Amino acid sequence: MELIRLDRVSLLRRTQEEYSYDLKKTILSFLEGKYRKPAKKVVLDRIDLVVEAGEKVGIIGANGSGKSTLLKVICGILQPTSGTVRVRGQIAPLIELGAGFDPEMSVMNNIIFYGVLLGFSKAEMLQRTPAILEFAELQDYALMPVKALSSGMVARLGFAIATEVHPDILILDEVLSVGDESFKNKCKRRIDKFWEANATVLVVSHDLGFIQQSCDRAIWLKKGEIQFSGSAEDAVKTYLSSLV
Ligand SMILES: Nc1ncnc2c1ncn2[C@@H]1O[C@H](COP(=O)(O)OP(=O)(O)OP(=O)(O)O)[C@@H](O)[C@H]1O
Repeated sequence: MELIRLDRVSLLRRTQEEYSYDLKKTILSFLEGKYRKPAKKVVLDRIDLVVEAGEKVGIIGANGSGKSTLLKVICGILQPTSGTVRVRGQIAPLIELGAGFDPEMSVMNNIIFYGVLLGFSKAEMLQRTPAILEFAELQDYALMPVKALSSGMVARLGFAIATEVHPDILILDEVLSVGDESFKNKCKRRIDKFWEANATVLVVSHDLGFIQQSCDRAIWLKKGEIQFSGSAEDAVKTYLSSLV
């Protein structure tokens, strides 16, 4: 069964020129008849991708090639400029862990709120809260506001929620770098369980050995374009041979 389908997805983003927008200069250039609209950068370029249930798909490529952006488009965090994205099932993004938390709200309320955003009921989230707090090792912080947690603790909480709710699709963006050594090992064991449980996983990683060992197939992104799509082994080989 097809869970994810992207048809000719492109995404343009703002450039440095646009970020350094200056009202005075813009008005002057208008008056002088020299105004031109700042160029946009193509971050994703006509991406076609289909992911079937149970597949583990790796995404590899150089820094800035569009890997995280592609995951964000699939999760609905970013809207494509053109093309269509279709996703079937509950999706748990492990991207920018904890970015959606409300810092003023308690840890417990954030767990419920985040779960509801992922599509679970409040009652279900209340039932899962103790296990989430336990995995994140934050039982003593349940009633504290999220702003009182360290950034590592926030990331642990994000990881614990997204993996405790057993999503249909798990999206991983270099998450194994979360927290301290002992927590990293715990995350790794939990991620292994998703592999054993036949979940659908999309993973971005610079760890090519991990991609080769753990994924059924992989895509190599270069400047926002799919340069190669095929077995994880071939993708890694082709990518590496382009670097020499
Ligand atoms: N908020 C933003 N505004 C404008 N451009 C952005 C923004 N976020 C990312 N970009 C640009 O989009 C491009 C792709 O970035 P992305 O984070 O998807 O790359 P990546 O392949 O995940 O890189 P890395 O391996 O370094 O994590 C880069 O050129 C980056 O500068």
